Amino acid sequence: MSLTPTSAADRARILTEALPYLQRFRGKTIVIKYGGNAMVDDALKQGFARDVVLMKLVGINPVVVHGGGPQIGKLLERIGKKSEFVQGMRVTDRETMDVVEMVLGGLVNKEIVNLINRQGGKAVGLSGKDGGLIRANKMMLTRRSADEKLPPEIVDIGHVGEVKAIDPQLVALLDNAEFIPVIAPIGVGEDGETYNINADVVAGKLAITLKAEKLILLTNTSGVLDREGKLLTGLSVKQVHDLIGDGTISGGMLPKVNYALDAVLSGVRTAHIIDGRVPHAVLLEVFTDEGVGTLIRS
Ligand SMILES: Nc1ncnc2c1ncn2[C@@H]1O[C@H](COP(=O)(O)OP(=O)(O)O)[C@@H](O)[C@H]1O
Ligand SMILES: CC(=O)N[C@@H](CCC(=O)OP(=O)(O)O)C(=O)O
Repeated sequence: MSLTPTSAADRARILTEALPYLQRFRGKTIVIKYGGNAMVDDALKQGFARDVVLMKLVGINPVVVHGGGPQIGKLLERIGKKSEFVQGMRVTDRETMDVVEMVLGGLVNKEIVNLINRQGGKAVGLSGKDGGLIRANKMMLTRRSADEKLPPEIVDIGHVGEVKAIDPQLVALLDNAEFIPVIAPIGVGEDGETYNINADVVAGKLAITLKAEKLILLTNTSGVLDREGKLLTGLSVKQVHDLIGDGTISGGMLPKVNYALDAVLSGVRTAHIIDGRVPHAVLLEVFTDEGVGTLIRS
């Protein structure tokens, strides 16, 4: 294919636009959370895998944390179980926990590993159980009672964990040996109990532990939207609190925003909630001047 003079110039401009980003991010860690809702079609998935491989080749350390909520929901439906969420967290009984571990640690994890490897990368799939990577505690949620005078209710959502500690050793070992870690959000408790952890929580905590430069959360909206459905391109700490307080941010967006905020308040330079339905969204976010999605900074 021959290039017209303009398109050649455009391409050259786009390639050189990447230079400052290549210089800035070389040797740095970028944690990318690949949400189940962003894994929609084969072309998009291949594009995502290509972006990750490219990052690694230019000297960045991408660490992938994946979700798989819709995929878990489908399998649960097949065995006649309904999915139930409280504040964006799946209510997880024993049987659901088995399905979650099978889908996240097995099917979804290996699919992403395979996708990256087919693009020429060297991905290694891990769950939080491998190498003692993610230690978890049982998560308890609080819910405001209908009667304002009563104290908040404590809600037990079963085998759902919060991150107690992350041991970065294994991830560091893989990074240094040119491998790309692909992590399923499963944790292990002190008693050896398995915990289902929201992938946004794991991505946020991992970004803090690895002292990542950036946390990127890929989802199925163009970013955080206001009440009118308009994209909010940048959010401060106060704006986040206001939007949660007035109910503009709800459901699955709650853990994303909360843990993105936690990350930037704990040393991660920037967190981005971006649209995984846009081809090569990660590449555009990392290597171009074009702002995509919502930027959260401290
Ligand atoms: N203010 C908001 N802006 C954008 N999305 C929101 C907002 N509040 C709630 N959401 C919901 O959060 C969803 C994203 O979370 P989730 O479904 O858990 O995605 P993922 O699988 O990528 O983690 C959106 O599809 C949308 O339905
Ligand atoms: C506790 C909890 O909610 N765990 C999630 C884990 C998967 C996940 O986070 O997937 P997405 O990123 O695709 O939503 C779940 O069971 O759905």
